[in-house]
Amino acid sequence: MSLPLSDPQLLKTQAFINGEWVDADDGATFPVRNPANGEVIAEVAKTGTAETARAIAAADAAMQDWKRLPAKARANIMRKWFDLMMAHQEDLAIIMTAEQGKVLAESRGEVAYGAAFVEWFGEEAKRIDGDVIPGPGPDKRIVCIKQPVGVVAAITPWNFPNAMIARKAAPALAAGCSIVIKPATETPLSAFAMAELAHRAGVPAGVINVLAGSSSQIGAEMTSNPIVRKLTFTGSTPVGKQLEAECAGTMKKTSMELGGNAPFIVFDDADLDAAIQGAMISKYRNSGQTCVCSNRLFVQDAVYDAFVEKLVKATAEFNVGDGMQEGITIGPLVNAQAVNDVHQLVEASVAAGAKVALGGAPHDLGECFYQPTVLTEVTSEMAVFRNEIFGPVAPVVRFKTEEEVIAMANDTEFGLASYFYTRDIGRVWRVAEALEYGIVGINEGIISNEMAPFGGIKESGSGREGSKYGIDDYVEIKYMLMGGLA
Ligand SMILES: NC(=O)c1ccc[n+]([C@@H]2O[C@H](COP(=O)([O-])OP(=O)(O)OC[C@H]3O[C@@H](n4cnc5c(N)ncnc54)[C@H](O)[C@@H]3O)[C@@H](O)[C@H]2O)c1
Ligand SMILES: O=C[C@H](O)CS(=O)(=O)O
Repeated sequence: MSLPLSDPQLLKTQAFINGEWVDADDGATFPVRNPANGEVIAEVAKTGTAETARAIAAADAAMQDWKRLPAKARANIMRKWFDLMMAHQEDLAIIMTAEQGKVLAESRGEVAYGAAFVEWFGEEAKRIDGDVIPGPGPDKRIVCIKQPVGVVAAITPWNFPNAMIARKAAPALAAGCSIVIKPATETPLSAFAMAELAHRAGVPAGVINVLAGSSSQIGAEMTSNPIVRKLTFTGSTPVGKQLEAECAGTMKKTSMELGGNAPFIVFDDADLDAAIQGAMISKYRNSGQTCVCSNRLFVQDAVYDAFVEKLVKATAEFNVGDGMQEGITIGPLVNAQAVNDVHQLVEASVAAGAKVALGGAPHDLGECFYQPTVLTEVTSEMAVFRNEIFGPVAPVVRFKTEEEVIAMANDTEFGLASYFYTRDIGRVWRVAEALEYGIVGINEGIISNEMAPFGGIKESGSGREGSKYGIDDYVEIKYMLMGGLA
């Protein structure tokens, strides 16, 4: 399958190690398929342990000069990378839609979102300051400095194949680190294209390395190799727990951006039309395959029927199809297994008493498509309440009081994103402070940007990506105490 790229050189299928595009040592490859039609887009180098070890060694060598570059020099190179990503936004978006399935407009948006982290952290590079602290005696002074943590390993998911990489590589490079990236097997092409543009921007060989293939082999080398000083992971909570445990062997610094189970609460004083607008974007973005998707919609009794009627009407307006085609407003899921997983949750919940107000079954467009679905009369024991759905399914739960809905919203092991709609300022503060989540959207369904500290609590992970706080995960603080100064 050929893609309509203005710059075909952006479609890379080999591993990027030490500034070179290379095949797997044994020549093995794996197919990357378009979820909209099952066509093979490319055969990609299937790398493993040995290639990963070489990439880590190259990153270690390259970091010695990269960290000594003045911050402004690193910032200038990162600015060029940002400029190239935006200049090639359309090609990067086409590659993303082809391998991941999201509609082209969303892919364009993700490229800009990812590039924004490169821009932001290129600027932050120049603001990694230290402290001078009064010494414990007249002849003593203390100075704190921040130094790059070391070689970074990054493992990223398929649902945001550009932005989840930029959200890690940007602060790493800004801090003076080098990085070895393993993108998801389903979506490696976006990562390779980003590496090509970084190379063109002047990022030195070995500073960024990207390889795909055997997740277990690559991951095991990343978590066990002592040269790697930090692992940053975005993906499911079960895999995050495994990687965290593996990193303990060499006490690596870790950042974990994991699963979610976001509540979306509509109080009876809310602007219902605004709440519907927020629900539609926070629920159905990327066909419901985001970690911050509304996973449980809680609606207060007095407005329940009106909200459900509006939600069903808006959901029925989706035009399901190949995200590359004009006019399509929701695409396929990433693969057939994802459709099966979603349908199992729906079937189990209906068997437990949930009502199908719309959809409720796989779509006849193909094995990767699922009907946009609204379930009502959902309760807290049901599968769609307890599990991250990761598909276009909106479970609606009825509630009576503020206390009741806060208890239900917090009744999960996850703590990433949450949302609520009200126009009562007292309730805004009470509910925002009571919700056990890292992120709270108030009268807003889109909460992610490069200026905010994105991250979760509980089993949604640790660390923050973006904002002035985002650099902290990529530096070590050292203090020097000088004596004999009297
Ligand atoms: N918190 C966030 O910012 C965020 C963002 C996106 C996705 N997610 C979460 O990610 C999940 C969906 O993405 P996914 O299906 O790609 O998750 P996943 O955990 O299955 O895979 C994520 C990455 O880990 C790799 N991987 C899997 N097993 C591995 C192993 N044993 N060793 C090394 N690497 C391994 C995969 O190849 C992929 O690159 C959802 O739970 C979603 O909530 C979280
Ligand atoms: O899927 C998780 C992403 O972090 C979602 S967002 O694009 O950052 O909101």
